[in-house]
Amino acid sequence: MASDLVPLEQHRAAVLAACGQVPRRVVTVPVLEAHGAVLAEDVVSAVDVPVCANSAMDGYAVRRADVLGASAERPVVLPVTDDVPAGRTDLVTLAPGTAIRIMTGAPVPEGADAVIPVELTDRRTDQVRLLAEPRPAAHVRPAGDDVRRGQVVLAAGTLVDARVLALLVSVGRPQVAVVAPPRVTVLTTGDELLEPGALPGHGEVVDSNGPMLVAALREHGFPAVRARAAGDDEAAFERTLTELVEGCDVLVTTGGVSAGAYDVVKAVLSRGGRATFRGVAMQPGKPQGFGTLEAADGRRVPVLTLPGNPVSAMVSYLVFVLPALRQLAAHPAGPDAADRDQVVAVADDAWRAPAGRTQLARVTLHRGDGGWRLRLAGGQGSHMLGALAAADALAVVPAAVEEVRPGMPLTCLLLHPLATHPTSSHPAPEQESRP
Ligand SMILES: Nc1nc2c(c(=O)[nH]1)N[C@H]1C(S)=C(S)[C@@H](COP(=O)(O)OP(=O)(O)OC[C@H]3O[C@@H](n4cnc5c(N)ncnc54)[C@H](O)[C@@H]3O)O[C@H]1N2
Ligand code: MOO
Repeated sequence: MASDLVPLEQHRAAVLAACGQVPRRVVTVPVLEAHGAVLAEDVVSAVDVPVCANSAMDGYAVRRADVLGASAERPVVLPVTDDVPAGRTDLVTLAPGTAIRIMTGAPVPEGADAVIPVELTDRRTDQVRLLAEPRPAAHVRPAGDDVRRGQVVLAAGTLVDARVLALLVSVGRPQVAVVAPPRVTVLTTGDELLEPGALPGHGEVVDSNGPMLVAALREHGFPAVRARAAGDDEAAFERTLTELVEGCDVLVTTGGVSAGAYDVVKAVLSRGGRATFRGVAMQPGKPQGFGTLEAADGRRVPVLTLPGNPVSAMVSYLVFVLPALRQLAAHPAGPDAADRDQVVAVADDAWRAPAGRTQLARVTLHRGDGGWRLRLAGGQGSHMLGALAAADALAVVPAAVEEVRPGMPLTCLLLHPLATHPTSSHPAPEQESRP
């Protein structure tokens, strides 16, 4: 290994240690805004859920004793005295020897102890023929069946995903305390960059890193915005930094960190030792930097400086930025990628890997007899977004491996959830143009 390069794991540990010194913030937010954040309190239910016994079926609420022995041959006929749709909130009582029509989710009337589904009746609303005897408590969901009042339904440290959000809302929580997810600003640099949507001319490049990283951050549940440096002028860049740290908790930059004459990020942040720049033994993603900036109120804002090559930027995001953010957000999976973010796959292809550097190779995945198999997704140049978009995962080739051979198992960091696996299985859509 080239001796001046720092191993990937060592750099990641240094980034995590630096970010670990920034205190986490706890904020109380309206419940819907908790999505994607980690709970900072145990949540105790103030109510039973369901709050009262309700029906699991559309049908008729009855006293079971009134319907004993009912069958298709010997139906029991009862007068229908009321109609209870879901959403009716007044107290309804069932008199002996009567039935009340009821809908799924509606409160079971006082005095009723079973519901007969509509399919086992003649569906009439004046008097109803009941064609079967219900089991005791048939189709009645008791109060507190799901959640009991006073029960801890969610523990501090739980990630609020779609299911957890549903539970929070169902127990009537208006707001909840969460670890504030770090707000990230993505700052792209380079005089050559055009705004997304522009057609590049000679010497021009469209800013794809900004949209890519903001989208990736949002996919991972972090609020993110994009910013563009005014140019490669150092004084202007310093002013941009001063402005941006006021509105974010983490700053991520791309570009301007290698050996060029105009590498403004490295030049400006090296001053006063605000950031450390080093070569990391990985491919792509060699030039890296990290440090801390201070906001006007004394807040410390971690800054992670990624290389400008688009694939290098994405790889660096996955192996350094995402773990750091998960740590700052107290993500229960911890800073390292959760198991669901990676699979082990066996190589179908052979290729040479760079000596002494961990390679993160763009690969496609498919199911083989023994589990996941992988193939190279295309050209592996750091500028080649085509192979990145075509890939399902980054296969991690350890620094000591110089040649990947068919049959070799490799850990693969997933680039999208396999459940939605879009790259290889979807047919091309019909052409459609929009104005
Ligand atoms: N003499 C050396 N040259 C380079 C070295 C080196 O060690 N010695 N390292 C190379 C490696 S590896 C990488 S990676 C790049 C990193 O360069 P920078 O981080 O300084 O990035 P830039 O020079 O600004 O840009 C590199 C490349 O990426 C394109 N780019 C930049 N920003 C964006 C963006 N927002 N969207 C799309 N594309 C972007 C830019 O146009 C360049 O093509 O340095 C190598 N050079
Ligand atoms: O290591 Mo630089 O990140 O591609 O090509």
